[in-house]
Amino acid sequence: MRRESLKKEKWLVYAQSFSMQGTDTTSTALQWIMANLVKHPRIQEKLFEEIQGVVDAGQEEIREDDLHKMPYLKAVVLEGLRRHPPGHFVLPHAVTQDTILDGFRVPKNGSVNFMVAEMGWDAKVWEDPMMFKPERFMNSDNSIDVEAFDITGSKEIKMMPFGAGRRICPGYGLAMLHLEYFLANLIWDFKWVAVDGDSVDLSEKQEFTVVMKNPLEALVSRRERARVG
Ligand code: HEM
Repeated sequence: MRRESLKKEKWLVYAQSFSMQGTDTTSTALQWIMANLVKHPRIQEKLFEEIQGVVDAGQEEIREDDLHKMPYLKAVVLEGLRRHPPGHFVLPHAVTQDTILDGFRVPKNGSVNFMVAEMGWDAKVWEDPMMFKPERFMNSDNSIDVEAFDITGSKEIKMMPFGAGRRICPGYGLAMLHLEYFLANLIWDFKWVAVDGDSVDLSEKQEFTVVMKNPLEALVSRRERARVG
């Protein structure tokens, strides 16, 4: 690989690109997931019980090491990304030569994009696609179903919230870690309840990412856990 030193301007572009692509997308994904956990208290409790089974009651913070022992946590994050991908398209790509794609001719340099959200909502691929069901990513023995969550799309593409192939989001590992970490800690410390019965509105609005049209409102109370010491 050819090494070249990066000029200040290039570093700035990279830094800006990473912070823009990284913060909005992750916080949007987290808000959608929390909205679904408020809407579905049973799923929130199941996640809390999983965390309870892994860490001591007195432990203040869920740490990175703990996350690997929580398959349901990962399933909740994946279901959030399938049902509410922050970007409904990837960045524009282009073909380098005249190409036939599914019977359509795309001329050289023609722009190509992918309907990320529609893929995750395809009823031919996903059962009850509009329902929030983290269990779809789990095996009956409570492990994560590796076939269902090939998030990089290296074997087959059933959903691609981070894109796929050479231009896949370079931050996807960090994003998954952040989402699992924040989600686990938010549920471990607090109980989240809908303000008005079960009326969480999942309408969408297109901004830089696809956000909640009516941002989540919830009653948040500290969980009563037996504290050690
Ligand atoms: C839930 C969180 C995230 C989602 C859903 C997401 C999704 C995506 C998608 C769909 C693309 C376009 C891929 C393509 O065009 O094929 C992308 C590109 C990118 N993402 Fe992310 N991303 C997330 C978090 C992050 C984070 C945390 C970082 C950095 C720390 C990051 C940095 C980038 C960069 C720099 C690109 C442009 C890559 C290129 O031009 O080839 N993203 N992301």
